[in-house]
Amino acid sequence: MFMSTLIKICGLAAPEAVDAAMKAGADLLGFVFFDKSPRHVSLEQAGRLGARAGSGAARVLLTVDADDALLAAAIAALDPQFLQLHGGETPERVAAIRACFGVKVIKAIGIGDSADLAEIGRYDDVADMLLFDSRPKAPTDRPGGNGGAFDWSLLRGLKTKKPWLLAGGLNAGNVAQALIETGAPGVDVSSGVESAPGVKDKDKVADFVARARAAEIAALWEKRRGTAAAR
Ligand SMILES: O=C(O)c1ccccc1NCC(=O)[C@H](O)[C@H](O)COP(=O)(O)O
Repeated sequence: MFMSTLIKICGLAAPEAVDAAMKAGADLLGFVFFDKSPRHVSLEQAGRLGARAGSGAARVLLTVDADDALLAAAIAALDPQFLQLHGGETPERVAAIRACFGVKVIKAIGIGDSADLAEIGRYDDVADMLLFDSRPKAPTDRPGGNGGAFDWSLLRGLKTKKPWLLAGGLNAGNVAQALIETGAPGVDVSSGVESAPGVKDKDKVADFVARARAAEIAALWEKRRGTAAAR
């Protein structure tokens, strides 16, 4: 069966950005609730932007090691379909958040080298979806949205129980290759569709989604060829 690639545009912080992502046909809209990010939205903004998105795409609330009070306030403001946990949340914390708030969880896992792949097994049973992002090379107070890619070949042959999104340094110029190389079920982008940190560019958003959609067929074809060659 042909499954369409999930496309998430993250870090939407203005009405025009939401409109651009919706118009382009994104499946998931990411709103960052983390005050060290240039894409941070206030509770009030989150409510307004979420309402603007309507029901055509799923709202994703991104937080980093947020406590329950912060999560409760942000969930009440945005009413998200997914929570994206982008910090050092343990598998136990992920399970507790899921149970407490009744919202599906996407757990971000930083990938820098093959040792990081061990993290995947720790979260595969407790999260609803996984997201593989570049692990920052040096300590930073911003664990994502940094615009750098990791070595996609690390994901070759990856088997997970849950769907996953490829993130980190994607843009319209490399998303097709990324999909073909990794066979990712979905992609996530932020910096690569911006004109400045936190400012989405509607043409880049449209181009990214169009190229990702066009690559779906090519990725499917590559997969079929690989399967046929292995027979
Ligand atoms: O976007 C941020 O500023 C951010 C801050 C803290 C944690 C995560 C953050 N973004 C995470 C995302 O979902 C990004 O889309 C993902 O990391 C890819 O980002 P990019 O490499 O800029 O496309």
